[in-house]
Amino acid sequence: MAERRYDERDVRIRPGRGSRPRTKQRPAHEDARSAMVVAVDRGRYTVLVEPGTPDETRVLAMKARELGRQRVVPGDRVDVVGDTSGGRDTLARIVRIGERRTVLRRTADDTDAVERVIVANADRLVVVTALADPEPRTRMIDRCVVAAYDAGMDVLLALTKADLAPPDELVALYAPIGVEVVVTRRAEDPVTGERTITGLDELRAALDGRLSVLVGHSGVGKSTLVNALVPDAHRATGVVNDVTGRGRHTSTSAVALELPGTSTPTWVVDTPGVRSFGLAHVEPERLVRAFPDLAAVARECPRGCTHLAGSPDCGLDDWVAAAPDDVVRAARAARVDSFRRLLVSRLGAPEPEEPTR
Ligand SMILES: Nc1nc2c(ncn2[C@@H]2O[C@H](COP(=O)(O)OP(=O)(O)OP(=O)(O)O)[C@@H](O)[C@H]2O)c(=O)[nH]1
Ligand SMILES: [Zn+2]
Repeated sequence: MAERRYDERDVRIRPGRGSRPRTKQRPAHEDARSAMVVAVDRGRYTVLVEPGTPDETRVLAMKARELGRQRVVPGDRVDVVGDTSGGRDTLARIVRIGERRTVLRRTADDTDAVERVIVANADRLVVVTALADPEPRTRMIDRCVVAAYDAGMDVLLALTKADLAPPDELVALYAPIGVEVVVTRRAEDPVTGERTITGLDELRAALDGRLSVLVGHSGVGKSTLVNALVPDAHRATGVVNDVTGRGRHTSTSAVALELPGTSTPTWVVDTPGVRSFGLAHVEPERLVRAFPDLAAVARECPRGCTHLAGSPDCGLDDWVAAAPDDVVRAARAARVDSFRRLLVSRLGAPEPEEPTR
């Protein structure tokens, strides 16, 4: 490690913990202000200083050298120093990254051999799926559920285009694993002919006070939802794209957008270009933790049990068989089947990326 010059700022006396001078690991930066990262673009970070307060300021920042190769992603809580006025041509410095509550990883792909964190501290993964045009793909939904549960997030299934097909089948498929569902549809005013999306209030309520990440395949209506929720979303993402010169369909950088008109700070992260998540690192034992009832049962399984259908003496089968009546048995069987479907989805290859338009 390179030798550093020692100065007074390196020593901090901690009251109440003895008077042993302590060489700190990180710079003190006592004047640092806390901020949330909302966008990342070629080494420039858009952060909101003191988010959700009257002093909230949008500031452009760079990463301080001492952070080295540590990545900073949207949703990260950071400390910034330097010029945090947010004025034109100012550049602040990110000096600390807060501990992350959750981390969502993008899958490794042709251009990048490693799974990278794309969003930090998100609470929910919102899987936007059209009920028709394009047809829903349950395998893709399953993989999203696995990624979210592994990341420590919960899942909201946003079913769009209910004016084209009914949601019942999908609702029934995901209810046993505790996935919340909202349904939206397009309606046309018979008098004015004006087209509106209904179900937005339910969606807003499901997002309220959270940081949510929206994913969905091209054409499912994700932009329609984002634009309805955040009317100036285009402008916000446009800023990023002016800088990169990259089109929205090829950009893979996630952008956090604040929902207007909510009582508690509410954020959605749009993930253009992100179609699948890294699951290679997901252990079955981590996934089962998202299902406390199954986790309790699986503890009795033989060592190394895969919990998949047909695995010898798997406790999940005994649990279904031991149900007190047919109704409970059916519910348990549905839950075990769903869990096993998720386990299997983790093993397969990700869905092929769609060609970018
Ligand atoms: N019938 C119907 N069509 C909808 C609905 N929501 C969106 N659409 C249409 O579906 C098409 C795709 O919507 P977008 O919002 O652009 O979809 P997207 O998921 O953002 O797709 P990309 O922009 O390609 O990433 C558009 O023609 C929309 O008008 C809906 O609820 N019902
Ligand atoms: Zn088992």
